[in-house]
Amino acid sequence: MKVAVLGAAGGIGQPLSLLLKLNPLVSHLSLFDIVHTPGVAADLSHMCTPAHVTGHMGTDQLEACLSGSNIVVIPAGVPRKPGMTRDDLFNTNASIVRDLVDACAKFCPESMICIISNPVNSTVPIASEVMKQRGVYDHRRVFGVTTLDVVRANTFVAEAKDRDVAHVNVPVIGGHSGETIVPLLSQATPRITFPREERTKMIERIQNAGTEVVEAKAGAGSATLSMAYAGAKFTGSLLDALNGREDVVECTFVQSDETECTYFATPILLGKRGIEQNLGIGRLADFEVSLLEKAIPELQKNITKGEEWIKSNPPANRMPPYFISSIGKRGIEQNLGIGRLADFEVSLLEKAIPELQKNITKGEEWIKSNPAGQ
Ligand SMILES: NC(=O)C1=CN([C@@H]2O[C@H](COP(=O)(O)OP(=O)(O)OC[C@H]3O[C@@H](n4cnc5c(N)ncnc54)[C@H](O)[C@@H]3O)[C@@H](O)[C@H]2O)C=CC1
Ligand SMILES: O=C([O-])CC(=O)C(=O)O
Repeated sequence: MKVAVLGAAGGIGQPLSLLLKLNPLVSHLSLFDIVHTPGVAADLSHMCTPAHVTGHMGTDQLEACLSGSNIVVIPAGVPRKPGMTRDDLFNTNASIVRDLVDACAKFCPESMICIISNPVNSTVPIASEVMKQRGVYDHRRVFGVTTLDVVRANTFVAEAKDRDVAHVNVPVIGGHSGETIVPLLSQATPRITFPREERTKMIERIQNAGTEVVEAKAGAGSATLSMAYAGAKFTGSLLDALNGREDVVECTFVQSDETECTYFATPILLGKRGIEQNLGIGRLADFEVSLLEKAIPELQKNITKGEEWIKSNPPANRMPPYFISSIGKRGIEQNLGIGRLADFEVSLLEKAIPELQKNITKGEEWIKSNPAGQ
């Protein structure tokens, strides 16, 4: 399978690409960034694992990077510095995600799209809206990667209870920032209980773990290595599911009907078409109901922010149909052209043109032999 990484030369992109190069299900690892990709690709290509590696740099190489991709993973964009929230990244990362997903809509509209770029609570709705605007949206194929929250919850709980982390699983639902991250300790397997105060501390640590890393890195970025691990874990699960495994479950932030929030992370059964089944929230303990009540309004605010932004900032060259020509005092002021078309729109156009020209010619021929005033 072909896996593309967009933002492949970055702090997450490089170790993520390294881990994907180790996955035997990857036959082609296609790396894109606006800088340094040829070097990263040359370096990784010397590893004696099956994946063929190609490097692509600059937007004119997006087509080569993306065409035929089964999965696209997007860790492109700026990371936090101490004192920033994930939402502070919105202004820079929203347009990066919009443009990269727009390229996916054009060059690999059927691929699975996995968004790592923050703020995930807003960038995932932006990705979906771009796919909708291009007419190629399928909610089963757009994922926000929240695996790191589960990875952290498993690690912290296993450490606290002296368990083998390989056998600990803590679902984490909701979104991916602060209080929108809702760890479900009551659903941990094996069953684990905490005294109330310890439980509160554990939940807060999981919710603030990203900030813990941002502060420890003291200005040099946010989690990259653990995120690469989490990103490779999620992509690996998706690869397994695409390859026919029928028992693959990951918590991931997707379009959802589980709560009032239009996107929400829950355990998802993955399959050949992407989301096979949303396994839902399950039974919550009372303290988790309160966490959820706090999470929902903030999460929906983040989602709506992304959806509103993309309405007024659509991908380049997309004119709403009523702008096909701008009408000025002299009538047509300027023909604004067709703009960039999705592949299915090119086919529509190919069908339309001969029929339309036939109708035009019919009028022109008729008036030649039936001129006015005779
Ligand atoms: N979902 C999650 O759990 C996590 C998300 N993140 C987010 O991942 C993103 C990336 O983080 P890092 O890798 O640490 O940042 P970084 O700055 O080290 O790397 C980002 C890469 O994106 C590239 N890039 C920028 N604009 C691009 C474009 N238009 N097309 C392609 N590539 C482009 C840059 O050249 C750079 O190589 C950040 O937004 C960060 O907040 C980070 C950790 C966890
Ligand atoms: O905290 C950040 O900015 C990066 C991130 O999403 C995480 O580590 O969970």
